[in-house]
Amino acid sequence: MTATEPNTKSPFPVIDFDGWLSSSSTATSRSKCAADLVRGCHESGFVYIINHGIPDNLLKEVFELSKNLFDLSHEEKMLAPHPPDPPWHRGYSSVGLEKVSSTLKEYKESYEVGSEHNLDAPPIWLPEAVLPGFRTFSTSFYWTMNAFSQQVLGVLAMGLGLSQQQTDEWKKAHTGNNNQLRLLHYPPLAAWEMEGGEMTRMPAHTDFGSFTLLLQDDCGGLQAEERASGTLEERRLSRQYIDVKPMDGAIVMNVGSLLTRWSNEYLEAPRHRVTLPPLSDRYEGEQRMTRERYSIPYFVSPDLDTMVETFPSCLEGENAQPKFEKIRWRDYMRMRAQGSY
Ligand SMILES: O=C(O)CCC(=O)C(=O)O
Ligand SMILES: [Fe+2]
Repeated sequence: MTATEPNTKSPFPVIDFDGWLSSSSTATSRSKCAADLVRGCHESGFVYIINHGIPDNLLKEVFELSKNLFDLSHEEKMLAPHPPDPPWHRGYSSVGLEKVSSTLKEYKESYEVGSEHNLDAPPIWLPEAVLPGFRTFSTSFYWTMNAFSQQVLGVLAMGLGLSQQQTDEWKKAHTGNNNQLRLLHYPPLAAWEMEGGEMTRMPAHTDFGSFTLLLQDDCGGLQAEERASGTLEERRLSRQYIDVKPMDGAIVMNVGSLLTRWSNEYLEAPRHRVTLPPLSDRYEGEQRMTRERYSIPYFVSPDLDTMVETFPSCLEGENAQPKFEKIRWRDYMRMRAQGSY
């Protein structure tokens, strides 16, 4: 990633994974990393992870690949079309196909990659000659991100007080076969179209898996809802969004709805959206065309038949009663996915 935006102070915590991953890590540095991550996710819903061990050149390469993909003609991209039925997301969705909100038009295109071992939803590939190397590289990157997400699960498990056995089971349920690598491209758009309120890059939503790891370029525009106290209704009325600014080399992580259930709401899935880039130099000409934006979310979730039930270690004090019923992830996902397409 070549983020050049000045990295002014961020309201979102920066979690240093060196204390967990480095060969000189100790029990103390690991438990500090775990406590930092869980506190950060609790307080903000979004965090930046640094020293994650994924080489910069690999991150740069995946953005280049994404650009090459979206530079193809519409006809070429449509050789791997997204299937019409929810809830599976695979292959190419052209601008306007996915509808997170029923009222806002979404100006983005995406390509979803899944695991080749997921027989419920096998990947959909372009013919090799259309973009040579795409399949091999994106598959390998998918598994690199999965290996990192296993580390994140280990850190979260420690921070949430899971026993070794619970940790092992939790990590095992996340085989990686149900993750989703999403290449996203937001083409240039006249600022007035978004300011008018009918068009957006991505409307406000929560992610519904375990958690999301996000790579973003230096354009900006991602915003997360500010954490506030009060009832749901009070918070809805005072809803404020703050920029999740690009940070060079960092992976952005956000909590997904399953983690909310596992943690008995200690970790709340934050609402977030993608809107106009914040800096005035992002606009050009009379129409104030915004720069295009590329981002790459990696959605982590367990295998479909995993039963999701609050962790006993998260049932304490005034939260001693589980706030959610035990649910099969397959059923929950179907419920949440209805209406996106
Ligand atoms: O493009 C982004 O930065 C965020 C994308 C996102 O929130 C999503 O795909 O769920
Ligand atoms: Fe999202």
